[in-house]
Amino acid sequence: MPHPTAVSPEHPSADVVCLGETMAVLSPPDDRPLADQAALRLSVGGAESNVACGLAALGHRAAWLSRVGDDAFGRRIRAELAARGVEVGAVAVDPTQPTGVYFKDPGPDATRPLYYRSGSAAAHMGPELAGAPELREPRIVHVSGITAALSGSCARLLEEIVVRRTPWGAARRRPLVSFDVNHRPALWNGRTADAAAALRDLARAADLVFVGRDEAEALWGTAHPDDIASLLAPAPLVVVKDAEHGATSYAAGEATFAPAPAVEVVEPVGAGDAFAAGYLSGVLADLDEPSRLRLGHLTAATALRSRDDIPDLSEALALTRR
Ligand SMILES: Nc1ncnc2c1ncn2[C@@H]1O[C@H](COP(=O)(O)OP(=O)(O)OP(=O)(O)O)[C@@H](O)[C@H]1O
Ligand SMILES: O=C(O)C(=O)C[C@H](O)[C@H](O)CO
Repeated sequence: MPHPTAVSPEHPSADVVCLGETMAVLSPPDDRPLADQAALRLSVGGAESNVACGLAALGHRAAWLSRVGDDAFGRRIRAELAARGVEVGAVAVDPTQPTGVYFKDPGPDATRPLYYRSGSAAAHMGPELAGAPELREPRIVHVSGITAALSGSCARLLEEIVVRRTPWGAARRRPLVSFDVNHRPALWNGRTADAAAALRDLARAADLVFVGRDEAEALWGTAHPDDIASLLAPAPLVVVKDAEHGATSYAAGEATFAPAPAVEVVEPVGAGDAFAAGYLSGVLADLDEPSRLRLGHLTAATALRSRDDIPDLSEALALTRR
């Protein structure tokens, strides 16, 4: 498999800008329920910055655009993402609102996070952020449906970027806008019909959509990958992920399927983000569809074997260099 693109020194901007909320994550060190734990591990997680970390680990210039509180969690998040090679210089520090936090609870609820993020610094992002100079030049801007659920102002920000494309005005060179549906029911407070409409409209307006077959079924009652791709037209590139079965991409009317490798899953959180990082790395390197999907599966497998939302992708990187 060819190597990913190298950093281009003459290009002042990151290859990819990922925009969204990142939280402090408190997780039990073993499989016992949260209620039985005496001590928790502190780490960092946010769907879009997980993607940025994956891309940085794969050798790309990735920047994260967001807002954190002026608190210990905000400092930890910026320091950790920077240590992972992500550019964090444009992240705003809000002196009045806290950084969001979430807890993991092992067992049947492992994929249902306990969020403490309502009114967070990131939830106060708004449409004015669409004017950030960092958004103008990258090759890819990556966002997700999580932001649509954080607040009205965050929903308007997504609309400026994905639907109106405000950051680029009449500029000829526009980045590819990548949108991961990332339906998080806990953030929509039972408003599934609102989530279905909002996430469908954003996906239709994006250049590249990542969606899980399970979330498409929950949102739109559509389970077959072909039907999901049709529902999201005119989005020109749609990737439908189907967990252990594989993933199908739809580009210019052509479907490409790549089976997922067998993996012993330790924890599924972050697999979709790692998949997106692998696939986007393939886009930056101009790989063909089967190779993009294979790279996505490889990076997702690394995330599935890790308890952290941000996996160490050095193993996946070593495999691509063979
Ligand atoms: N059991 C599994 N075995 C092998 N690979 C898997 C498994 N589950 C997930 N994957 C990998 O992770 C990718 C993403 O998984 P999934 O289809 O669950 O997407 P998702 O629901 O959007 O993810 P997320 O919940 O992280 O947002 C898959 O395309 C595949 O590469
Ligand atoms: O759930 C969220 O909003 C997060 O961003 C936390 C996790 O890192 C993310 O869901 C993983 O995809």
